[in-house]
Amino acid sequence: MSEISVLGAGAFGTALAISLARDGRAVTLWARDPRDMAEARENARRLPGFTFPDTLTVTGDLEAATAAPIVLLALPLQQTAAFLEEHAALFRNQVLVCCSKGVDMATGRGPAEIIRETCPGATPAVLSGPSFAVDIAAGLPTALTLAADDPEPLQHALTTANIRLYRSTDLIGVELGGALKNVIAIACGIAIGAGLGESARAALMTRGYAEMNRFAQARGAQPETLAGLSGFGDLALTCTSEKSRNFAYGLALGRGEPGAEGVTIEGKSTAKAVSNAAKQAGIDMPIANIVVALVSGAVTVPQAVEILLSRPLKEE
Ligand SMILES: NC(=O)C1=CN([C@@H]2O[C@H](COP(=O)(O)OP(=O)(O)OC[C@H]3O[C@@H](n4cnc5c(N)ncnc54)[C@H](O)[C@@H]3O)[C@@H](O)[C@H]2O)C=CC1
Ligand SMILES: O=C(CO)COP(=O)(O)O
Repeated sequence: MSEISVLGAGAFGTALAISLARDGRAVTLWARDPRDMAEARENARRLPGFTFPDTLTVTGDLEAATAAPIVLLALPLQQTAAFLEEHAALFRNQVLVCCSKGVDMATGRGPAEIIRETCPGATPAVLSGPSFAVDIAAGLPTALTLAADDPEPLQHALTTANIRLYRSTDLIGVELGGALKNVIAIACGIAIGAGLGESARAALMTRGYAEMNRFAQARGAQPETLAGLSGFGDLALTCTSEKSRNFAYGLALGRGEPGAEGVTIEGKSTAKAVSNAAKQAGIDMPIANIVVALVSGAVTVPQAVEILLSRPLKEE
């Protein structure tokens, strides 16, 4: 039995499994259809070009994978609640580390609440911060935040040669930083794609950061957490790199092109979830609201600019 399993063999789950196994740990990577990966020792579909270390086992047997005491969840966030509900009997007492970034559109819940409600015997944890899957798989260095009620043992268990982990007990702050930055990254992509310029992007990042803080603090997050790797750190990465799928999607929208098909773009559903929740709670989220309107086609880019610039003038 592996000490660590990763559920979901997308780009990120595969990259984390590779990084953990490269250090010599026995790691199990669970996928719905593991056959090609097990034979090729590579995830040719989602993360081509990175050979699996010998200590990485690929399986389609969920019962065997969930026998590990530490289980990383790396499915798209919108699939996570249904997945845990369906297989709740298998999640009795493990530490469940959610590596997805988003807010559930149907219920407004983040990963920690989803885990607590669907798998009451399990211990929730959240891993988030600046980390493109290809960078992790290539062994390039980064630093991430790991949040749990008692994060220290887990911090040691999951630190790897190229992933330095900082610990936190602010689960809500860590998960919301990672979820909300995707919404701002879409807005920044649209601004660059539409030719609005780098000054507009910097303004969106800064006001977006203020908006992230307002929403997260209303849910009990600490402002220091938002200033850390999972908030500011990931915002900086995602809003400035075309490697980000959220940024690249915004870039296409801004250019008037369709976004890529079959790609996980968490910010689209998260924007809807947080925009709805913020309206109900009376929290001002102008950028999230405008991203929802732009994604649905309800407004054009020039209309969006007009709406944002004509808001009442206020203190910073
Ligand atoms: N790709 C990246 O660089 C990073 C991704 N993340 C986060 O990781 C999460 C997953 O993203 P990626 O791995 O990039 O996505 P991906 O699009 O590469 O892969 C998603 C995977 O989930 C699987 N999947 C979907 N629904 C499933 C279900 N019901 N049961 C089992 N498997 C299912 C798909 O078959 C696919 O293999 C997202 O929340 C993303 O924000 C976080 C940091 C970096
Ligand atoms: O979260 C990420 C980097 O930290 C990946 O961002 P994208 O999902 O936009 O590719």
